[in-house]
Amino acid sequence: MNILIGFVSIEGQTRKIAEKIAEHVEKAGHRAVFFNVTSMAEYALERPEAVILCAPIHAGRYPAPFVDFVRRERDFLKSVPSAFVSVSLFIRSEFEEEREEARHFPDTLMAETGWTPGRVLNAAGALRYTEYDFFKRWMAKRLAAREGAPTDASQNFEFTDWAELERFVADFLAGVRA
Ligand SMILES: Cc1cc2nc3c(=O)[nH]c(=O)nc-3n(C[C@H](O)[C@H](O)[C@H](O)COP(=O)(O)O)c2cc1C
Repeated sequence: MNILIGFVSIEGQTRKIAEKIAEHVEKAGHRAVFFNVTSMAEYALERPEAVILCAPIHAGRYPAPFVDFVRRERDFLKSVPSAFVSVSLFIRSEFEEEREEARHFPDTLMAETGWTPGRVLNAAGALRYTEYDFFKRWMAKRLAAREGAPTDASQNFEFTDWAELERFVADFLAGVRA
């Protein structure tokens, strides 16, 4: 089966997540069509039979080119089994109301685009302090302090649960085959 793995990534963690998904998809014997939705290229020569999209939350929203892509491709996305991985920091917050907010980020995307993925995973992203410029580092530290994440900007921190991601992909593939 051809499976489209579409992603957008500002700082690289969602790309890493999409790459892992592609690895799992290929290991399960399918063909992963890896696609950065901001590349403006056509995403496949052959029509994908299932789709997994991944996008990060930055300043409370998904990147605009990703939302535009989903809106533009809505009819196709509705026509195949689909899954969505929402990447954020709030989902690993110490505070329940922030985790709850993160669980609702995908609802906003669905309301804005009309696409309802068959499965949704809310995955924790990363803080790559050493790669940010001054302003981003300042924003990220504020965000981290607010939700109990580490604020030592001399290091990077990865919160993604790779085992959970692998299970999510396996469940999705099992559902597609069923
Ligand atoms: C400038 C900045 C703003 C962010 N804003 C939010 C936010 O509003 N809510 C949230 O849950 N995570 C927020 N994050 C955390 C990102 O979702 C997390 O770092 C994720 O791994 C980024 O994915 P990417 O590396 O693919 O861009 C922010 C991160 C940065 C650097």
